Amino acid sequence: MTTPLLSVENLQTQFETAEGTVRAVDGISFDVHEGETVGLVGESGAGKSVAISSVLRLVESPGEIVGGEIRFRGETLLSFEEGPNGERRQSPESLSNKEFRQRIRGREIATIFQDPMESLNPVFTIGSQLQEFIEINRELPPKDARDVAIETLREVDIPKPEDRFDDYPHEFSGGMRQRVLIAMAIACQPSLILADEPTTALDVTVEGQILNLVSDLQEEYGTSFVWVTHDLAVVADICDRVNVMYLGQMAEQADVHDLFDNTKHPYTEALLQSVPRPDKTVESLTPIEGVMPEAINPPSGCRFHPRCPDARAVCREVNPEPRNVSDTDTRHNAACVKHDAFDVDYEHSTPIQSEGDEFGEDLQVTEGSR
Ligand SMILES: Nc1ncnc2c1ncn2[C@@H]1O[C@H](COP(=O)(O)OP(=O)(O)OP(=O)(O)O)[C@@H](O)[C@H]1O
Ligand code: NI
Repeated sequence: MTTPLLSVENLQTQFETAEGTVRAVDGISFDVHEGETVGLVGESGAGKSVAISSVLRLVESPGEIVGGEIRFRGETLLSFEEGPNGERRQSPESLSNKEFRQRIRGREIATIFQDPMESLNPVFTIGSQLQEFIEINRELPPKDARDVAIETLREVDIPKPEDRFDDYPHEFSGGMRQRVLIAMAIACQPSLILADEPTTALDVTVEGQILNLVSDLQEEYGTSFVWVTHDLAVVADICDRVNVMYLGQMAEQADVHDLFDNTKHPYTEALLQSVPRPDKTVESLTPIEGVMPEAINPPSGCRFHPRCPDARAVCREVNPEPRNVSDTDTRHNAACVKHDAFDVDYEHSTPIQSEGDEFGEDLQVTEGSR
């Protein structure tokens, strides 16, 4: 196996709030290989954006990365060690924020956010913003940066880029603005682009065009992507591999086909049942029962157990790490103790009623052992 382009191990990012500590990302691991598009999916609040911001070192106070390791092409970007008083602190191999900004962010690892109006400054023209970004990150003189900017706008299919160069963001449609952000992301020919729901706000047709554009660019440059979305149709369309997050942790990680056709985690199953698929009528869609609990006070054991149709007593006790549960050569990780890879005697554990069951909360505790 070749060294992954990006490797994230046991990443932990938390927010100290008045109500307590929010463990938004609570020990997730994932890899991205060269040329791959990796999906990061899960319901709102799962920790997808915090995970992306952590890799980019854009987590803002009161948020803080408190543990884990991030490597890029084998180089340690961030890791932790134990200090003299047993405290956890950043290890000396970690890149300083300054180095990270100068060498990695924008150049090697770029990003596309959901809302172009937040990423683009309304008082400057599209062209001047792109040009400035290129001047700074590629250290080009203004004239050359301008040429590259126009070329890049052409590459993301902005018609007549020389003419549109002097337009302001409000003169562009939502789809066009998103193309500008993509132009900014690819302007330094990064090897990895982290995209946080970049097409969610767009209508379906425009979204389709943007996804096609991204596939074309990927073919041309071999860029790797991490694509954050809660839309499984988009995942099916563009991802090679998928990571499913639930309440700050990884539930399932698999090749896109295995994830859809050989689902191993009840949460993923529930996600798949709750979205329209061509082979299902709308009537047969089942929403996921229960609300996602707060990251501030997650359920004991497996975090999904209160909503899980397969939950048994043991699921209240054990919070499983994802393990390989594949029946083929291809790795397929699931964090669910119903699989044999977990030796916790799930078989003999008493089923518990999930919130979604017919009689709801009244009958929730049905353990036979009492
Ligand atoms: N600045 C903050 N202060 C406190 N908690 C935060 C902060 N930012 C995020 N969180 C919490 O971290 C958790 C993960 O949030 P995150 O935005 O990563 O979710 P997400 O999976 O990206 O959801 P969405 O699909 O809605 O974008 C949530 O519980 C959220 O409330
Ligand atoms: Ni998000």
